[in-house]
Amino acid sequence: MTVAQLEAVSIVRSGATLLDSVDWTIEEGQRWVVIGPNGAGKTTMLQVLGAQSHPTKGTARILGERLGAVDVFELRPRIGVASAALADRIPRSERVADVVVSAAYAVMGRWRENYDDLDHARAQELMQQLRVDHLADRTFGTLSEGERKRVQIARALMTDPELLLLDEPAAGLDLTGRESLVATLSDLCLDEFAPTTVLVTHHVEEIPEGVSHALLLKGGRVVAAGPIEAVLTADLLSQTFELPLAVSQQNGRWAARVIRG
Ligand SMILES: Nc1ncnc2c1ncn2[C@@H]1O[C@H](COP(=O)(O)OP(=O)(O)OP(=O)(O)O)[C@@H](O)[C@H]1O
Repeated sequence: MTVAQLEAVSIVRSGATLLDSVDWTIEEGQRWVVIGPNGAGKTTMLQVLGAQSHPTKGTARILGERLGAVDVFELRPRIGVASAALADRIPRSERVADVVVSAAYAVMGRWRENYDDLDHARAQELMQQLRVDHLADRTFGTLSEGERKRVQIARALMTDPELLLLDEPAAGLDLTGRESLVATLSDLCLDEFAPTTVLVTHHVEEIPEGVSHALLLKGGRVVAAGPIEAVLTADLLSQTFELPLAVSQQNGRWAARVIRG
């Protein structure tokens, strides 16, 4: 099944072209990373995939539905999103277990809602998978940045989404936090039952093992898209970041450094 298909998608805001004629097909089970410098349009791209933004031009089909012709309020619950913008909306006083379970009803804050045992069991399972079950009774505001990222991902998975979108999951983490989160994301990417995933990052070092495909974005345009080995080449990455880069891969992890002439 095709999970997302973008055809000649452009997004224009206040006269600025944020995405410029983007073609992209995401098939079920694929794990994509979107890489590009600041301002390349990565977050804008995730907003299209998350049915939060409509193309100004072109067509976007997400989970079989064409944006502009579908009720986005029915489509959005089928998509799990973890991003800094969403994290900002989580009340700091909310219990971690409630942050996760409340996603079952697509609400922020669990007041008014009744949750059944199945939801609580699912939330518990996800907190274990993301290794935050020991924090279940803490409030969100007391967590470290790395712990918050994990809780957000557990929350994003709570509705059993068909598509999981992660916007810079490792941003702001120290080396220990980054490596530990990347290891958890690797487990997720290598799990055949995990949803189709798209992860955005600036850094090739943050790509988890198990990511199968890459899309390079620069100035709103796709530089290259396809199987990761074919796309994360020194030549294409250098073009994307406008730097002479050397790229290496070891044990499923990637690294890039500038070549000094
Ligand atoms: N409403 C808007 N009007 C005009 N320009 C905008 C608007 N929203 C975003 N932009 C610009 O569009 C470009 C793409 O933004 P976007 O946030 O998608 O990039 P990004 O690749 O996610 O960047 P970063 O890595 O810095 O988060 C940026 O140059 C941004 O300033």
